[in-house]
Amino acid sequence: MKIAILGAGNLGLSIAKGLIVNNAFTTLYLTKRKPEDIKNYEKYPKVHVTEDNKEAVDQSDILIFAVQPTQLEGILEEIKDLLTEKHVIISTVTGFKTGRIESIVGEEQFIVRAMPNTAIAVGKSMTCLCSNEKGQKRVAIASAIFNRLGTSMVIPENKMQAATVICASGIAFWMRLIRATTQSAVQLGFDAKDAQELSMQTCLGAASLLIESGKHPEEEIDKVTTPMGCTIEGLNEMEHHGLSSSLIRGMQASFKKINNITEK
Ligand SMILES: NC(=O)C1=CN([C@@H]2O[C@H](COP(=O)(O)OP(=O)(O)OC[C@H]3O[C@@H](n4cnc5c(N)ncnc54)[C@H](OP(=O)(O)O)[C@@H]3O)[C@@H](O)[C@H]2O)C=CC1
Ligand SMILES: O=C(O)[C@@H]1CCC=N1
Repeated sequence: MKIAILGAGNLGLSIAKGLIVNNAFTTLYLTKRKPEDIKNYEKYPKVHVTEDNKEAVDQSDILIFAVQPTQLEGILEEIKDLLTEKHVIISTVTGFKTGRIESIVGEEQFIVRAMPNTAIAVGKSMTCLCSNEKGQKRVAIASAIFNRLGTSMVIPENKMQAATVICASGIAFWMRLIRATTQSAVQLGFDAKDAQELSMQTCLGAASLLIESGKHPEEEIDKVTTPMGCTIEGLNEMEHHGLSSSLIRGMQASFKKINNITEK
């Protein structure tokens, strides 16, 4: 696959790292207005770094746009005359609907929206995908790319805002939980490095257990909570202080915010 990432910033470079580690391309173009920032990526075979978006589009089939929302319209205007039947547009841009992209490049283009998270850099992104009508014929290509970089799910476009909160912002929510449990482990006597290792691996184990068993979290919690034991003591104390409620309310606040800052 000939892939271009237009806007190689935080997310774009995370995607690039995932593609490079997986050797998942024939050629990979990375663009930004200040390409000198990322010239070191040219050490990888078949990776080209440039500020020339048109060259990247001309030389590629899959075009992944990872610029800021305010920058997408300009870059689409810049390259739209170069688009042909070979191109698939994949936009990671938050809140920018396929209809709005169509209004710039035309509804005959294959357009997919992808909402990955930064774990894409290590091949563990939960990525939600949706497409315009024409793009339904190419969404399998997008799934194939993002499945090599984690797991993907095709969803209706009207759920993309919710998916952004759950998965893209969600990485930050989980990081904060890891940090909090690490702080607690330090208080319980571990040095910071060991404390983080204990916290991260326990978090990974919990998710892996559910993924592999297909069980509900409460079923696994039941196995850990010895009657009158320390686990239920701690869990109930956390709930008295609003653990579940706090997470649910936080995600609702994020959802409200995303709907205020972007179109629905
Ligand atoms: N960060 C995240 O976890 C997630 C982000 N998103 C979405 O992905 C998009 C990118 O986010 P993020 O990576 O954090 O943003 P960044 O600001 O880090 O990256 C955007 C990049 O685009 C480049 N750029 C801007 N204009 C152009 C242009 N005309 N031509 C080429 N490159 C250009 C900028 O570099 P330069 O200034 O050098 O041009 C910059 O490196 C956003 O729309 C965001 O909503 C989606 C999911 C998760
Ligand atoms: O925080 C934000 O608004 C963006 C959307 C998802 C990740 N970052």
